[in-house]
Amino acid sequence: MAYSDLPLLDASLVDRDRAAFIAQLRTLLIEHGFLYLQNAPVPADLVKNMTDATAQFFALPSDIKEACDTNYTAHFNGYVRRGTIEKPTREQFNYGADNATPKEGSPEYHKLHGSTPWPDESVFPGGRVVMREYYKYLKDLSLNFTRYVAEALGLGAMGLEHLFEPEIEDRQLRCKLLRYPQGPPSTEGFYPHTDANFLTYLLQATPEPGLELQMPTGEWLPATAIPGTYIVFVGDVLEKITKGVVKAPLHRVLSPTTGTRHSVGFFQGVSMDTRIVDVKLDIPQEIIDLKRERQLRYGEDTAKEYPFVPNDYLTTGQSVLNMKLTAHPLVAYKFYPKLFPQFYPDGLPEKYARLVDSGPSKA
Ligand SMILES: O=C(O)CCC(=O)C(=O)O
Ligand SMILES: [Fe+2]
Repeated sequence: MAYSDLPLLDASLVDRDRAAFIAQLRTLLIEHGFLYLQNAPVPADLVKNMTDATAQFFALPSDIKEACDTNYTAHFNGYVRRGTIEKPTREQFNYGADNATPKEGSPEYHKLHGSTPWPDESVFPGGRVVMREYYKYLKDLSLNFTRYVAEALGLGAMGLEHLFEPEIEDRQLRCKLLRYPQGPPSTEGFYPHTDANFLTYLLQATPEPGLELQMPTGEWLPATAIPGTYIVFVGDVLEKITKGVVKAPLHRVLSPTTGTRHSVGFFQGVSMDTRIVDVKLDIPQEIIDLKRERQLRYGEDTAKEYPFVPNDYLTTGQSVLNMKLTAHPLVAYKFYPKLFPQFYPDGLPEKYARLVDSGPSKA
């Protein structure tokens, strides 16, 4: 894809010509399922500070990062070392809303909404403040963008609001800092996948290449880091509830062959209590027709019906928790004892057993 063909959307157009902005968004979502968002209302100096804070976090000594290990809390926030989840080479740090507390007496999966083990201010001065500020701006961006997407789908600006927690502080929003170290050519930094959530807003914080998207032809094309932009990805949930009007693009990350690559993902999910089978959207026929035009143009299967699969009958909270428990045996063992035997009928895998008593145990 040449630079001139990039699916680029100018966020500032919405204030000048909302109809034109929505029309462009509709085309990009339906045609590509991703876009580069330019001029998003996030201050440039905040993005710079966030980029610096990301590098500073990963440069902390291992023992400090490991004190924030995701295995020490029930909420899947915190530090994830290299090679722990399905062997990607990347390191990560995940954080969610401040003061997130699971509701009393609610289903186990509500524990997904909980606190973050932050590095202490004395070792990471100012870092947390910057990361919180970035979260606040991305949260607002995601709230507005959801309304634009609803309009682009012909549902009216508020046409998707019922999918989300009514209280903004309860929404399923996660920020993920990522570090991909240098590797030999073709080293997989993160395997090919579609994002499982609703929408993702990705900041490529360093110029090092690595992110690639699969085109309808099957070809992998690099998604160059363009300063001042976010890549917005449609996720599986949005694809499913629109029955393929918009599609979640397959993407992967190759490790850089020189330098280190940093990125910051902001992941927006629907309410933990939403079930895909219950979502009914009244997308106008003229928009469904655009899907058919795309399918014909790209040789997609026009008969694809999106039948419900077993996960679609679960709440999204339950299906996210199932995925996380599979990836994090120690967290399952320590914090989800009722669910643990279901996932690990033979007990805790040996390599985790010796870690059971390590680290602070703050639930
Ligand atoms: O780091 C990137 O550029 C992409 C990361 C990604 O696709 C993901 O974490 O889902
Ligand atoms: Fe992704």
